[in-house]
Amino acid sequence: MSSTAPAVHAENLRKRYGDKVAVDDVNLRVDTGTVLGVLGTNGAGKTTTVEMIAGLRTPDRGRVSVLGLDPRRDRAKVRQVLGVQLQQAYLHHALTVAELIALYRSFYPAPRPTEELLELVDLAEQRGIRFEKLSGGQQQRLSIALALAGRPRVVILDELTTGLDPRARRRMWQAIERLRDEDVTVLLVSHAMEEVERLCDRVALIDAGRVIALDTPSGLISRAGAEDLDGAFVALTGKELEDAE
Ligand SMILES: Nc1ncnc2c1ncn2[C@@H]1O[C@H](COP(=O)(O)OP(=O)(O)OP(=O)(O)O)[C@@H](O)[C@H]1O
Repeated sequence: MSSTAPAVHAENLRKRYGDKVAVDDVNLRVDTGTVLGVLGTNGAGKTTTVEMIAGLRTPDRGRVSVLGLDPRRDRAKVRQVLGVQLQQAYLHHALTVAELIALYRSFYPAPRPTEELLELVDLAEQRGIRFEKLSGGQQQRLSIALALAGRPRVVILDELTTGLDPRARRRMWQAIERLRDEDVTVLLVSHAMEEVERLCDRVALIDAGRVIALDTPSGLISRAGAEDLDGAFVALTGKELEDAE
């Protein structure tokens, strides 16, 4: 891969569920080390898009490359460089936090140390607790730790902080800032404007299955003639983000 190749490249992605076109010709180019926010109302096609990028869903049309690899054809290689935290985690409910972390670490040649993972998501005190006994927020934080276990170069996080309390949310933001310092490329699906404005270098606005704008947060704000990202979102999509939640 040349140094100018994007970390993630999605070209002309399309996905239909029955009659419903969920993703309609999405193009995304994400450079290495970029934290990209993927913003859109409920049902805009964000999850379907990132699932196709992760190789978890087959596009009807189009191509995806992650660090020059095809997520479906080169599945084993992509697993070594891509970390994915999706909205629903399917984890072994009877295993403890420490056991799940040990399991995930065993998949990788040079995993992040257990203590670092526990500290990153503030779960050190819960290490002996079974997954099924964790609160929803703790389960979510664990799924983020597991996504980071293999020191991925590209990370996909879908609804990173939805449902987390303010302390846990700040903790997750610090974790993302740390990934950025390590030059990790992050795709962050979010509804939280404050989060996107604070963390993201660039933002893809997705509406009705299409990328309608891709720019820096300040670029979007000035393009829309708005005062903040919230205002830019409304001006560019004609929709209120809160309306959809
Ligand atoms: N498995 C599925 N079968 C049928 N329709 C689906 C399926 N998954 C998603 N859809 C539909 O496709 C569209 C896009 O869904 P998607 O989950 O990608 O949107 P989203 O932007 O991630 O929404 P949210 O913010 O609610 O997570 C929606 O209209 C949704 O109802």
